[in-house]
Amino acid sequence: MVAIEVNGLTKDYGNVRAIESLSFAVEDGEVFGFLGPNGAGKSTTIRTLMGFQLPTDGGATVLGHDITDRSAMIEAKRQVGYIPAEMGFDEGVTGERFLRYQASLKGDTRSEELLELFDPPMDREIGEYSTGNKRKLAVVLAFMHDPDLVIMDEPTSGLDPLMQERFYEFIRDEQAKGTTFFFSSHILSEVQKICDRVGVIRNGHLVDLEDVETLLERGGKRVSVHVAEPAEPSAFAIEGAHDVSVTGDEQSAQPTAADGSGNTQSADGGEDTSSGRDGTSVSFTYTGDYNALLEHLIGYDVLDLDIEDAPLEDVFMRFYGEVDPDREPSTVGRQADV
Ligand SMILES: Nc1ncnc2c1ncn2[C@@H]1O[C@H](COP(=O)(O)OP(=O)(O)OP(=O)(O)O)[C@@H](O)[C@H]1O
Repeated sequence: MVAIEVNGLTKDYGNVRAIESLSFAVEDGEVFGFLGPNGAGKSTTIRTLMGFQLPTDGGATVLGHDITDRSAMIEAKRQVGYIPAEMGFDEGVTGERFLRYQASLKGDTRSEELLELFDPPMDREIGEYSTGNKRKLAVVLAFMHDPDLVIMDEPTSGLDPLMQERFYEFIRDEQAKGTTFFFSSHILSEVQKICDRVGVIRNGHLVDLEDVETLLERGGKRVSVHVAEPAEPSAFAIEGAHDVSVTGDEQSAQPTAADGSGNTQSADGGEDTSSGRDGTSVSFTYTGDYNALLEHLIGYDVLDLDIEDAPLEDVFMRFYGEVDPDREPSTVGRQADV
């Protein structure tokens, strides 16, 4: 079954088109990250999906309920948890009182367990809460009725790193029990950690939609190599190498072997290759053929070599950083071989 189905969803604010012709589906049981820079249209999409505002064109269903149908959405929300970007609490009441009020509206089957895990200061007035504590309370409120689907708008903003990790772990546990997640973020590391699939939105258009693993595979490897010889970036302009950068003493041609053997460093990848010794450090992102890379390196006296997955940040910047904002999303999707 499909948890969320979005069909040509478009929303204008006056003459500002915030989102245009969005179409995608969130499958039952998956964690779907909705990624994009500031102003891309993430919150607009989420608010429209929650039924807080009507679409200008197109439509969507949430757990099979039409988002433009008020009574259907009231029904849907019994099974939906929601964490908004801006937490509009009644600041004059205590967390405890607010939670009881929410419980009377939508039920409460697990707040005790959630309070133990996230621990917002329930006996204090919400007006005195820090941003992080408001976020913790919002998490408790979103999950207290044990929803099937949780929609979240940048849920970890304001949480400290420890609490963020706890939240990620909690999401993984909830997913294992069958809960579906749709959430917006511009924190790529969190998307990498917890999402099965991502949709990327730019200037109101969906520019990519795929699983995180594929995105990372397409991103290639980050290669850092320290060679004894001087080298210019052009020497590493091989097919599949991107963003080549070179640092170090480009005049030096000799390795600094203590025993004169030339074998000063093992190629274990554990050393800092960027400075403080002779030779040249070259780093680049590589999406080409591995054999071609190894053949190229044979031409050098390699002192150190480190190859790891390119972080999602690099992938994101390389695939989307240079995209023309006015370009049609479908064109970008084809180019990216989706
Ligand atoms: N209530 C509104 N009235 C007019 N324009 C709006 C309104 N809400 C959003 N916009 C505009 O719609 C576009 C999309 O905004 P939206 O808040 O959906 O982006 P976002 O991706 O959530 O951004 P952020 O990451 O900064 O929260 C922006 O150009 C924004 O200025």
